[in-house]
Amino acid sequence: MDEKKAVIILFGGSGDLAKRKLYPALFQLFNRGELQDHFAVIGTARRPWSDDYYQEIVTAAVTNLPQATPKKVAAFASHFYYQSHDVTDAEHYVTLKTLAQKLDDKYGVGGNRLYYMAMAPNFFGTIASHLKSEKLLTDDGFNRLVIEKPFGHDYESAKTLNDSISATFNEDQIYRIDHYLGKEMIQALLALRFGNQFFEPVWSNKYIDNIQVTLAEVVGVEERAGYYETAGALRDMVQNHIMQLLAYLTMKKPTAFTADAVHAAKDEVFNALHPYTVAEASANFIRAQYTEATIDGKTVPGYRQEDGVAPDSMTETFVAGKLQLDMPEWRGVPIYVRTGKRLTQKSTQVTITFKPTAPNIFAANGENKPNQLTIYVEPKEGYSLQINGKNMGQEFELENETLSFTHDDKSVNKAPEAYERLLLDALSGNQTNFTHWTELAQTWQFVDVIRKAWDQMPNMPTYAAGTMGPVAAAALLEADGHHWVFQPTKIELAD
Ligand SMILES: NC(=O)C1=CN([C@@H]2O[C@H](COP(=O)(O)OP(=O)(O)OC[C@H]3O[C@@H](n4cnc5c(N)ncnc54)[C@H](OP(=O)(O)O)[C@@H]3O)[C@@H](O)[C@H]2O)C=CC1
Ligand SMILES: O=C1O[C@H](COP(=O)(O)O)[C@@H](O)[C@H](O)[C@H]1O
Repeated sequence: MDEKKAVIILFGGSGDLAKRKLYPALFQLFNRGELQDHFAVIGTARRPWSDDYYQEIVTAAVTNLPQATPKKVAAFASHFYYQSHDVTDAEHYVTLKTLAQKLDDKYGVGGNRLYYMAMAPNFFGTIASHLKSEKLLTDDGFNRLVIEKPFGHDYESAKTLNDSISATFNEDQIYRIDHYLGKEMIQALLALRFGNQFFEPVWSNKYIDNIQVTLAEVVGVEERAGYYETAGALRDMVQNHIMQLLAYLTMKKPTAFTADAVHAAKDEVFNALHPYTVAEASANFIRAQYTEATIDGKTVPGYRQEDGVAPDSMTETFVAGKLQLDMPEWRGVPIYVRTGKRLTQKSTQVTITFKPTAPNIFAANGENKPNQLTIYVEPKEGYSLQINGKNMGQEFELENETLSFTHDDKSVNKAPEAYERLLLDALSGNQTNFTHWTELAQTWQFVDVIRKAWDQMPNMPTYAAGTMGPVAAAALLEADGHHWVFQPTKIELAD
């Protein structure tokens, strides 16, 4: 295995994302030998930490991982250095540049730099411009920028941000994170769709009746009200994760399994997103906010009662909507999506409902149900396919049967976590699982119209915590003669 060589400069080294996701992901890469001797991480933030203290923070973040022996953790943590740094202060970049060069020499990384922006997005542009003005980019080796979400707040702000980072980095140096693209079962969609003779030919409006995507969460806003109040479910989950999932579900087979070809196939989908007028957006997208509920004797606060949330907040915690694609292959197939916090169960899943076989001469007795393929992304990871079989017995009666496959816990635990996969991709120069500007431009423009429609509505509909959203979410499908296939009843409680 070729070990990856780089000085990784992490802006936001003391932050929540770094501790919960990035240090564990880097440790797994170290454990797998993807990172060995030729790497160093410079964590930056304003607080005045020492290297020793920073290494303690990193150690604490990885020490409970299954493969973490004290020896391995100590070897890993020894590659971490801390630089107190205010991203708005140009002089601090001079110190940072000197440290990066020193570590480059010490670890022999050949000029490779990975700049990871794990900070509030309002700083992304400032950091990129200082990296240029203070000449941190190296002449030898690669210079790659990994940028966290949210990428903008709407199309205009996303464009401004993109213009500012593009003044320093070319598109082929920019790695915009959408962690859903790093998930195993999202990757598996490509294998399923394009690796099976019996799915590829039926994957269009000729055979598919409707598509449903659910990204349901049990947790509430947690400690992120400051961010969430400015975002809401539409910007937090639909513009990015749901749109990326939609592209993988509907894009044509890429001409090759390369970043360029996959992005071209995705672009075609986003270009075909049927644009809504404001009035159409109000009819096709609904929002709501969770209210207090008592579940198993435990009272769950409503969104407006959460810490950091305005008592009259108009931020939606639930979205359901219908999308359509203006592509010959998908015309007439509604794509229903929904996502929300404090729903009944944590589950990310997709159901493809096929058109029923008609007429079915064998269905005189029993119901001729449509075939349904469900892809379970999380927490269960697998597939199920509903088929019509024959009931056992003398009579000829149709029976709905399920073919199913679930990855076992051992395989799931062994698989790389999303950030682990994406960090390795960025270190390897593989942009396939990152988003391109063109995709973001299209998806923001689509979402902005929905936002505009909602901003004109004075009322915020509600749903009780622990349910699957407001009645209007069901009504959206009922109007088309459909219903949500995934209707969990057993309520999970967040910790
Ligand atoms: N946390 C999560 O689960 C997720 C986060 N993200 C994204 O990741 C990014 C980071 O989020 P998160 O880790 O939660 O944020 P935090 O608020 O936990 O961390 C922010 C970091 O920025 C540093 N910082 C703030 N101001 C400055 C400054 N002027 N100069 C230098 N450093 C500064 C802080 O340290 P100090 O105060 O010492 O300067 C801290 O290290 C955001 O874009 C977020 O949207 C995305 C998905 C999930
Ligand atoms: O990006 C985000 O995703 C998480 C949900 O991610 P998952 O991997 O747990 O499905 C969501 O909680 C968060 O609000 C959002 O910013």
